[in-house]
Amino acid sequence: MSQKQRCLLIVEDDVGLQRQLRWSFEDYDVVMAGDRPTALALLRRHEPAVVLQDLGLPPDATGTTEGFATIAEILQDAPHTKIVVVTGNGDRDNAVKSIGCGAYDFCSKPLELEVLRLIVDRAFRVHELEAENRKLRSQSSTVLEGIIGSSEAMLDAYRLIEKVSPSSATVLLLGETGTGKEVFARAVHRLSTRRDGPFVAINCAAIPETLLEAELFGHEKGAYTGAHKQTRGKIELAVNGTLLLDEIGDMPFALQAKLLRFLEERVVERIGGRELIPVDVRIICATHQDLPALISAGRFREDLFYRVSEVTIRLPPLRERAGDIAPLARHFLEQAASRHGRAVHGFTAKALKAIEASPWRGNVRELENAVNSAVIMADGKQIDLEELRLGAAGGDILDLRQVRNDAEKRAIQRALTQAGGNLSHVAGLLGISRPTLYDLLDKHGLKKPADAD
Ligand SMILES: Nc1ncnc2c1ncn2[C@@H]1O[C@H](COP(=O)(O)OP(=O)(O)OP(=O)(O)O)[C@@H](O)[C@H]1O
Repeated sequence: MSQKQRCLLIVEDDVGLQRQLRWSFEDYDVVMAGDRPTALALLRRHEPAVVLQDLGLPPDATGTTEGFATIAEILQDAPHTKIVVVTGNGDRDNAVKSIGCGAYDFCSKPLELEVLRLIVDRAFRVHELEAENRKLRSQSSTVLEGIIGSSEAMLDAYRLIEKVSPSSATVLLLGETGTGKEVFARAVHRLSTRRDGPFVAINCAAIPETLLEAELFGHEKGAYTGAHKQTRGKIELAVNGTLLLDEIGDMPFALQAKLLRFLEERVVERIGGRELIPVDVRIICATHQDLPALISAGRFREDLFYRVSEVTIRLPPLRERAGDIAPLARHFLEQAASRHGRAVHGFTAKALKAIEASPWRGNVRELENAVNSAVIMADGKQIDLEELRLGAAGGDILDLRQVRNDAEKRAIQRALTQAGGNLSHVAGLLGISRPTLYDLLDKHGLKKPADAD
């Protein structure tokens, strides 16, 4: 963590509490303010990653107006700051309102310093991950623009595509429907030396078997009934660029042999043609299917599998990168609001909670569609739970055990993301012991973080 990232601004007017907090966070670089003007001056000078702020500040020390005004000004000046709000005893309404205003988390008085410590540590970790994500994006200029996600899984995927893109290796993108395989395929193209060439995509599942060969390899005039003129196939159209073979698992078995030949010899022969045309094309394949299972079932050629999977990138389903759900939802909200010219600025706390808890079986695409329609339907400035129609979008699951199981797994994944892999913190966040956490990680087949403390 850099020096700037270790800075914690505490905004608290009670001198006794100031002393206690300074002592509790002595391993951070603490700067202390007792009111809004001082807080803003220190914010500009030190650019703290995290602000721990009391809601009752002078001149309204018994109310909350000054506290909310401070949150608003901090976020206006430094929108990436994580604000942890300290609220009065049992004051849930103001806690929820703070989150709605953009605060990161809250803690109620009387302060349990251990809990507060966990929340603040986690805020620093999230801030650090987001900063790393922003850095990766700016390094790759506009290439990763529009790709949202700072979960470990996404950062791994960014690192991998940055490494493989400049080579000409064939990339296999695996992931459920809507996880962003095409988005990543385009990013690989933009990061490669072929970026000025064409990016061509073909969905092998969407084209009837009889037409797929001609679509891919092209045909000569008169090659078959209806072939009125010579037509180049998608492979030729992608020359000097990149060809995405989407849903490669659905490619007809007979055609797989021809594709393999092309991959080995890098020449195409149009249907009805006699000429072998050399082509320079980078191939990316994508599928939601389990290719080894298709191989066992005799539906996919093993030799083709090895040929297309020189580098494999797995995009995890959205339910396994819970920390990405809220940023994605906000991103789609901003996009949809500007596209439809609607003054919708955010989600109510209830709506956001439901979004994070939803299973999103259609992954990012389903989330995008749900937010898009909610923006159109929204009556107020914030999207409320009813406008999201999550039941309809997510498909109700009535099997209680599955619901519990899914919720348990999602909570653990969220805690893993938030605690940055520190297992003591993960256990603390979940309110369980470390041995129980180990059992649960095994039960759900979750990887233990490499940097386990
Ligand atoms: N990380 C992301 N950030 C922003 N938008 C994303 C991200 N991932 C996916 N999307 C959006 O979600 C939608 C689905 O993505 P995409 O088409 O790439 O998924 P896919 O895995 O190729 O789906 P399918 O298997 O159904 O073809 C697109 O509108 C895409 O822009």
